[in-house]
Amino acid sequence: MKLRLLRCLRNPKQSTRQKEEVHHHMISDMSSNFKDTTVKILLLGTAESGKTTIIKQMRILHINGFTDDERREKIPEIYQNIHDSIKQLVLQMEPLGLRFGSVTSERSAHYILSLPAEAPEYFTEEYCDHVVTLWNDVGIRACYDRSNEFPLLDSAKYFLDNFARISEEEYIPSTEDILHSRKVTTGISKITFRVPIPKSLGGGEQEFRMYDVGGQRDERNKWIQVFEGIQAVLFLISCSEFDQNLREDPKQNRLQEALNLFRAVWQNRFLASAGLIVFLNKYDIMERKIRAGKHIVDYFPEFEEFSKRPQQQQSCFDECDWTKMFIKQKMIDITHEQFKRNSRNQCDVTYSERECYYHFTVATDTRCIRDVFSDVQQMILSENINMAGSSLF
Ligand SMILES: Nc1nc2c(ncn2[C@@H]2O[C@H](COP(=O)(O)OP(=O)(O)OP(=O)(O)O)[C@@H](O)[C@H]2O)c(=O)[nH]1
Ligand SMILES: [Mg+2]
Repeated sequence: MKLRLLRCLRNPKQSTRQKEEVHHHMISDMSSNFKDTTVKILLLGTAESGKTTIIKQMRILHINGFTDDERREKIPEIYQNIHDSIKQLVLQMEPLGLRFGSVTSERSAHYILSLPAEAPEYFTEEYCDHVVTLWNDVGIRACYDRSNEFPLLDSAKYFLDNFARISEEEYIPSTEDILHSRKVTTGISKITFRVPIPKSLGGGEQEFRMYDVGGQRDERNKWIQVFEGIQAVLFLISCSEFDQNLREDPKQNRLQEALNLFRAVWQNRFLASAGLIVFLNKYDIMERKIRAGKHIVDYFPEFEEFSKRPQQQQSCFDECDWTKMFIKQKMIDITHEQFKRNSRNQCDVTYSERECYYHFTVATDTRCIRDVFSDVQQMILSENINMAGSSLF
């Protein structure tokens, strides 16, 4: 049985009895030969779009989460996230023309800047006092409000708000802390897990293998190593990035980079038979930004025209909805573009019948990912059964 996902290949002439036969064939095939039916999913997207966070969620949802030892192993990463965040905020004060609210904060800033880039192994009382002073400083808060102008970890506020708990001696990272922690991915890693198949689809279990890659520009040449045998690409794009530029290239808008990358993935000939599912991620941060007075139109002027489209008005209630729809529409438009042959990795075809599926997600929210992934699973499993059907008749 060859698995090819998400292509609409249902046989309209198939009778109910035939469908049942196919269904049973598929189930016995699945249980008799697990290895052949492992569904391989590849996570793609620019840096910080949330790929590794999705892998962590799969672990929480399908492999019993993290043991106490594994949680303790995350402490250095979380300490580093805090250290990087506070250091970066202090460093950006001067270039942004901001002033500290007090002399005490200025002294704390000197202390933090005198430390090496690597986070301390233990947070001393002195270190903790300086971090708390700085995070409570009006100047630092003003700097944080302008953090779209320089690279800052998305979880900076989460960790600094939770600093008192994290700096305790007996600290063990919670699941939420692990989901918010950030370590750049280099190379390729994978996770394998089994999920129950719903009774309506025959019951039993299905094995999934998910591949995680690094999203920074210099990591992307490694992606091709895992294109072989991939049944579905899960492309993550961060909705909140519209007002930020790349770490790797400070002149390039992050959302624009993500859209360009999406085009390259959509048109890539090695992925032409894989299904494509898009997670429009970090919409929690996007909503926070818009409520704080940021507008996508300042970065994508075509938004103004888009928001006047009459057909959109029923489904869009406020600027957050419009912004979400605008980004989604940009992706839909890309899937309808004529292919311009400018790369040897591009498909030969100029028109593709492939469908692309979109979900708005918050990768740090386990409930959200559980619900979305359950939809994705169902779709993949039922498409597998349909494909088995079309190859039999
Ligand atoms: N608030 C919020 N934070 C998120 C969301 N998704 C991811 N993050 C955070 O964003 C940061 C980057 O996420 P990662 O999963 O490491 O991103 P990545 O795509 O693996 O990045 P690379 O490994 O560089 O390619 C982490 O600190 C996550 O906790 C989200 O939907 N909302
Ligand atoms: Mg990663």
